[in-house]
Order: sequence, then structure tokens, then C-alpha cells
Amino acid sequence: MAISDDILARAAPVLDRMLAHRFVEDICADRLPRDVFHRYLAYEGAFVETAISIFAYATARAPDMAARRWLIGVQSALAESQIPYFEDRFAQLGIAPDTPLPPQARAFDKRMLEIAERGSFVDIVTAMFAAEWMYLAWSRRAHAGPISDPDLRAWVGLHVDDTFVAQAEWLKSAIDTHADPADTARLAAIFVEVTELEIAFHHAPYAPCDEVSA
Ligand SMILES: Cc1ncc(C[n+]2csc(CCO)c2C)c(N)n1
Repeated sequence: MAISDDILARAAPVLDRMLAHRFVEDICADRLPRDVFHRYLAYEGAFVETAISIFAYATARAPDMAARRWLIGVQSALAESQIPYFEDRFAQLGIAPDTPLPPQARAFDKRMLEIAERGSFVDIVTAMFAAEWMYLAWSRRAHAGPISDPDLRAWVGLHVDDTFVAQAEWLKSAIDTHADPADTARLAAIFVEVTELEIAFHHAPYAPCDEVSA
């Protein structure tokens, strides 16, 4: 079995919990409250900025030029198109760019950055694989159904388009190319930990009063 598939198999219970998350179920049933979506977008904007740094660490530790080139392309796309997307949406929807982050969103950002600072190339790639693979899975499911809010529809659409699919698949195959089978248990633990943090992250916009106690 490919190492990436072994990781997915070992992480199946937590991955299934994320895919059955209230946030995902609400989008699939076209009933995600607008205020929840807008708070979520504010937390997301902060994470996309963190993702630029995460990919910068991955670029620095990349084993070859092909990987470096790919990762530089990812950083460029995040800086040149994702960040402007958030700036534009925040302005249109009246979301404050400095919306305070709840503890769960801060914990996710902090731990992802920590893995990037301290981990090996495959550790970083696995953390981002965890973050992207489940987005692809739930976005495909959500995209097949009706989504009334055009902004939410566009957001889900971003995660089923060819660019995002290629990115998630690149991460998966980078694990298979560069990881050693002896790394599997450590990488599966990273995948599980990141997915647990994702579950908490997606719970946060439902409980904005957590921001007060932050
Ligand atoms: C909390 C959170 N987790 C995962 C994703 C999926 N995702 C979409 S773009 C991107 C960064 C660069 O490819 C990632 C990880 C997300 N958006 N937000």
C-alpha cells in the first residue's frame, strides 16, 4: 500500500468525524448560518497567511528543485490570488480583517506553524495533506448539491477546481516519493493531530463568545 494511503487508512476514524462535522453537514444541507460563514472566513483569512509561511519552510527543506518550484508556485498563488480573494470578500461582506481569532483557530495556526518550523519536509507535507485532502472530500460532496449563498458556493467551488485538486494530489504523491515506510506511524500521528485541530477550528465559528474569553 502507498504510504499516503496507509496514513489515510490509519486516520480514517478521525477523518470520518471531520467529514461528518456539523459545519460540513450544514453546508451540504444548505443551512450554514451566514454569520457562522462570515466568522469562519475571518479565521480562514488568517490561516491562509500562515499557510504562506508553512510552504516557505517546506520550500527551504525541499529535497529537489522540482519540489521547490512547485512550492514556490503554491506560495505565489496564495499571495497573489488567495489573499486578494479574502481582502475583496472582507470588504464586500463587511468582515473586519482584524476579527479576533478564537482559541481553536489560534491553536490550529500555531501548531501548523510549529510543525513547519520543527518538522522535516515530509512532516510539513503531511500536515498540509491532512488540511487539504479532507477539504477536497467534503467540498466535492457539498458542490454536488444546492448552495444558495453565492459566496459560500464560490468558496466550495475553489476547493473542487483543478488547481486545488492538483495541489492536494501533489502533496499526496510527495509523501509517497519522499517518505520512508519507517516514517508512516509518525506521519499518521501528524495527520490525526492536524485533523483533530481542524475539527476544533470548524467548531469555533459557531461559538463566537469563546472570543471574549480568549
Ligand atoms: C482551516 C483550513 N484547513 C484546510 C483548508 C484547506 N486549504 C485550502 S487552501 C489551503 C492552503 C494552501 O493550499 C488549505 C490548507 C482550509 N482552507 N482551511
